[in-house]
Amino acid sequence: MTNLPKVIFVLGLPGSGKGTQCQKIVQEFGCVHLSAGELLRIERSKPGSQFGEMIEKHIKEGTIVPVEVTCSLLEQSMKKEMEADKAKDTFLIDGFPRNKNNMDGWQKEMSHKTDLQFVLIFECTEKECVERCLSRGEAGSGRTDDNIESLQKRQLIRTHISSTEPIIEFYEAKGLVRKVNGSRSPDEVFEDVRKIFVGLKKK
Ligand SMILES: Nc1ncnc2c1ncn2[C@@H]1O[C@H](COP(=O)(O)OP(=O)(O)OP(=O)(O)O)[C@@H](O)[C@H]1O
Ligand SMILES: Nc1ccn([C@H]2C[C@H](O)[C@@H](COP(=O)(O)O)O2)c(=O)n1
Ligand SMILES: [Mg+2]
Repeated sequence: MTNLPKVIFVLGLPGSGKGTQCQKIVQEFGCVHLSAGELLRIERSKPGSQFGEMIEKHIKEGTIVPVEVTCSLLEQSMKKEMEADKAKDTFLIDGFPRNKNNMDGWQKEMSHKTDLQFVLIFECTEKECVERCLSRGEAGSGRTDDNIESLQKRQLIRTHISSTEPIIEFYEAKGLVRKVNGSRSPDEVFEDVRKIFVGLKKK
């Protein structure tokens, strides 16, 4: 039994449905959803942020922001949520860790302050993910990376695979990976997600 906040990392290609499924998990299981990308977009838009320009550059070029910034945004958000409501002790950390720098930074700063439950991975074909990101852009997401130029120019998908795959292997060796087929309707995907969360036992 530990009183440390519980953490679930949520990974998958851009457009694989991480945000969509996290919303459903929040509704049914009351976890807190923290998207690393969303926190970075918010920080980028803050007037006078010392990191705004650097974050924008990384988002535009499809590279990953140094972990010190992302990890600190995640920790601040977790603290804020727990201060507002002590019952909020389970965090879905979406889009993190994305590379070795993310993982090493988390291990150093946060692993002893949190209790990692498992790593949830949405598997979806590259073609489907690209189509979904494009549709999301057409539907008015406002994201500067939801267009074919960004997806192709930045080789977003390929970069993602090469940098995240070793992270997945690391957690797989620890028996912490839970993979879900994300190439179905959101409700069908959630049927499988639900089974994993129902099995989330208190330690
Ligand atoms: N199972 C699904 N079937 C069809 N469309 C989906 C499904 N899940 C999500 N979508 C749609 O695909 C788009 C991308 O989904 P979402 O934002 O959840 O992905 P994501 O993994 O969070 O992407 P990113 O990493 O870019 O933030 C959204 O427009 C969403 O409505
Ligand atoms: N761990 C992370 C997560 C995200 N980013 C940056 C770079 C991504 O292209 C962008 C959007 O992320 P998404 O919302 O698609 O998960 O945010 C990062 O640098 N580090
Ligand atoms: Mg998302």
